[in-house]
Amino acid sequence: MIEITSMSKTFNAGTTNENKALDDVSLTIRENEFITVIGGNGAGKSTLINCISGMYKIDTGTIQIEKEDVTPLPVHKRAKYIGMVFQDPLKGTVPSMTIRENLIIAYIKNQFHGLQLALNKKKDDMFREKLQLLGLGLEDKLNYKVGLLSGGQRQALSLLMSTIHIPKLLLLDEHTSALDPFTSEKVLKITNDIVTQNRIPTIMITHNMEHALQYGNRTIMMNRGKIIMGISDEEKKKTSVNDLIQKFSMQTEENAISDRMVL
Ligand SMILES: Nc1ncnc2c1ncn2[C@@H]1O[C@H](COP(=O)(O)OP(=O)(O)OP(=O)(O)O)[C@@H](O)[C@H]1O
Repeated sequence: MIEITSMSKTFNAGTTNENKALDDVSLTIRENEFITVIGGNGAGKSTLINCISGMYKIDTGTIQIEKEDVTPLPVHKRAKYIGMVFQDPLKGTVPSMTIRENLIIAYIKNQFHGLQLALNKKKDDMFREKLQLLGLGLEDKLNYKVGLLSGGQRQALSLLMSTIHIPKLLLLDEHTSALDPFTSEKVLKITNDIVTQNRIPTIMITHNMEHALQYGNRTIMMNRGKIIMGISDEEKKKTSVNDLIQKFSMQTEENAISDRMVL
């Protein structure tokens, strides 16, 4: 279980550009929970996952992963527990290296035995087996330079690399938004298979309301650095995209009214 308690993050504190991007956010992610996150531009979605991953240092609050307080750990130490796939297909892989070399880097991450030990036939078989599950024909291309792959293939590979050792938490920041609709669907389906088969607690940010409802077993909505609404698995099944847009408009309007009252 992952427990986030009262997490806040302000950018440019004490300056005229001060911006409270996360405002006292608490969130529990249970084993097997796949949470989709929606919200308008600047709502704080990426800041939420960047704070969880350790990319941004938080001002207040705690992050516990299976009862271990990881709040003081820097990003590279948290990487032992957390897998992450970014929006940009160029970010998660090394283009000048082959698929095999990229997978080896992911495989030896946080492990003491080095490259030598990782380079053997058994590993190749394991890599091929995992690549085959993606259904993209990459299992025959271990020697291909990753820079030659399409955006969708690279995102699928990033996903595989992030989950080659099952992480305690997987963070997906709009990881299909740079892909064409067909490829995006394909990568989402692969994501769903990997996440559900391995029961990986997951947070996925998306701007696509249909995907937010279709995937995962809980949806949360963010606005102005706060989680303003949660939709359970049961509710998701009964909610349409139009319902979701309506709920979002109502909630953001309520927030705007209460902000005006405070002012
Ligand atoms: N590194 C940063 N430095 C300063 N301000 C930042 C930084 N990162 C984010 N912000 C600000 O924090 C707020 C929340 O940004 P964030 O990227 O988390 O929103 P988001 O919900 O992911 O938006 P989008 O859907 O547009 O990606 C925004 O006002 C943004 O300008």
